[in-house]
Amino acid sequence: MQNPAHDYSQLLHARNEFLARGVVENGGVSEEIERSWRRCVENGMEVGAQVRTEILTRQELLVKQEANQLLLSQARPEMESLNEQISHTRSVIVLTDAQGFILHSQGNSEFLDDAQRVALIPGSSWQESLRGTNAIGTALIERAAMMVQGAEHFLERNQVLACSAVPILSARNQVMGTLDVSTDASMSQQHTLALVRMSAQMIENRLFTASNEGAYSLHFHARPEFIGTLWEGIAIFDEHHRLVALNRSGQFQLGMVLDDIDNLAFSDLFAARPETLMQAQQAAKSLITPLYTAHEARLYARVEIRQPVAAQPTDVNTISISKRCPASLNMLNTGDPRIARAISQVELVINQDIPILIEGETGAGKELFARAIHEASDCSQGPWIAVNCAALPEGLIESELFGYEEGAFTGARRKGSPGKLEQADGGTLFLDEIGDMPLALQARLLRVLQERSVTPLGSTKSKPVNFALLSATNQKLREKVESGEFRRDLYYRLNGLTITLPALRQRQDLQALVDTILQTENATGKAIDADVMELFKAHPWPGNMRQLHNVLRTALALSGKAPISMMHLTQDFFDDMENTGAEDNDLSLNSLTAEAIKAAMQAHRGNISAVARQLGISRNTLYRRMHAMNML
Ligand SMILES: Nc1ncnc2c1ncn2[C@@H]1O[C@H](COP(=O)(O)OP(=O)(O)OP(=O)(O)O)[C@@H](O)[C@H]1O
Repeated sequence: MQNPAHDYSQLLHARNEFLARGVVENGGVSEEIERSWRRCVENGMEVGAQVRTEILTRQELLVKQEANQLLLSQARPEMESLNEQISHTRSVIVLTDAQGFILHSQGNSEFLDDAQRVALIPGSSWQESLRGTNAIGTALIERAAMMVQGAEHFLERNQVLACSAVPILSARNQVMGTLDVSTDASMSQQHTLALVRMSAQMIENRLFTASNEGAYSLHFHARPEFIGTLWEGIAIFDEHHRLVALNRSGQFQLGMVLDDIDNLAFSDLFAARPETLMQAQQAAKSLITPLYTAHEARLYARVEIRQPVAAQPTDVNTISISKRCPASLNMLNTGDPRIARAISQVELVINQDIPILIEGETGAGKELFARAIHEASDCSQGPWIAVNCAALPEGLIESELFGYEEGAFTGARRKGSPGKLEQADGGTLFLDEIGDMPLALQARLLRVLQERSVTPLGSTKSKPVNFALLSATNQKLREKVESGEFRRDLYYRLNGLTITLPALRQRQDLQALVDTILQTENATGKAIDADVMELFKAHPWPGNMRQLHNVLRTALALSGKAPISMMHLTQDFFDDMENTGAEDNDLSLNSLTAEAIKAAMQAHRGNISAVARQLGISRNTLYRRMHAMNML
């Protein structure tokens, strides 16, 4: 556990020493903070760096929230009650997933400036690699409770915050996310971490109770009055009395660290037979009965027969949204001629067993387009199985795609598991980022596509499968074929028809896209200043639709009830323009004074295009210049 530096001047001294000489004197900061600072430096982060405002779009957030539904549903009530306890303080309570993305936040954020407020809304990421040392990201890496105050944050811009975060573990000891309380660095932090710890443990206990694993659970404690409270131990067993899961308090009470719970049985832990315990409980008509551990320590326990609940999707590499239809092909036809052409091409080949390859820059809307093709096809009643080929963990790719048989390899679930190809039977298989699939696997995939049957790992029998095939890439697949990085035969199998989605800067339907996004953000009709729309038209949009969605979402959060204006656009939005503004020479820029711009603006009544023309520079440069001179 960390040992927070109580003396702020000592902390500042330690920080200065570290930044100047790369060393931290003994006790200057905790080991966790020092390790984290080192990681930041190794990653090339600079203390004064601005953080890019990476906020998930509403749809991406919904997908994440759906994948973490169990965590969210169990955490919300605890967040409510934590909020009641600390509502008098200026604090924000935050729940993140295992990657540090905020799933839900509540509390009072008025003490923060705009940028910090945005950083604490759902969809923001607090990964350490992005935001430097911080309670959430660092707790996730250290797998430990973290309090990070003021100058312990690596980035200067985060030093206004004091945050306490605790990782939340699943019934199988895996990190599911974090619970965090963030507040003003000047506020007293006494007890905050302890409160967050208690709430996190409550959430873990709820997760245990709600998880659908095992046949029965044993709730135990050395003192009977503690059963049913935060401090109870919970052990879950399967129908063969093998231990499936053990919560933190249970591990503590039994003096164990869980590495491999597969090998433990009820009799390894307790000096009793579970059947006898259940009978005793029934006969005594009392819920709580005495019990001895295998080491003869006396406990009290209650057995609960478990009611299985529906399994929750938790897979981060594959997304399968069964019910929601995010868009239809028609809805995507918002006035751009290239999109209209792509849609009419798709309509000609749909339902004819012709694989479609969708190309386009990152964030151009390939997945949304693919999903719309599925919805328009005869397979729409069947499953939609999306596989992100770039994010599949190496070593698990084969079992993910092809599935495995019972006992195929150590660590495999005993009953075996169908792969994604089999799950897609009768529906659509969407291979996203196909350009990143390793060569060795390409050969196996090709065989499946040719033979339309899969052979799970460890099995000799193949199973027939039938699905519509869509794939997407932001790489030039043909070039990869020429350079030998992608199999030519697989390329032709995937590419019955290639659709190329235009980049956002090439599209002619910007206004319609903005309107659609406002609609999905429940902000239909929200006013946007004309000069913001002008700026949007001139922007290079390297992140395409995803970035536009991001920018609008942030602006909506910042603008409240007011129309969206320049001041609601973030620094990195302007930075993008900076990076593409090399076309104007320095001479014209240097002579460009605020007065000259003001005069031209007056002469042209604020018409940016006309002003830029008069000054002989691009609109991008003009905006950049005005932003630098605080004229926006
Ligand atoms: N036509 C559209 N209208 C509104 N929003 C859109 C549209 N197309 C895409 N988006 C939004 O942009 C985001 C990115 O879209 P999508 O994931 O489909 O892009 P992609 O090309 O598959 O990205 P990547 O290559 O990074 O995987 C999504 O959140 C989506 O909601």
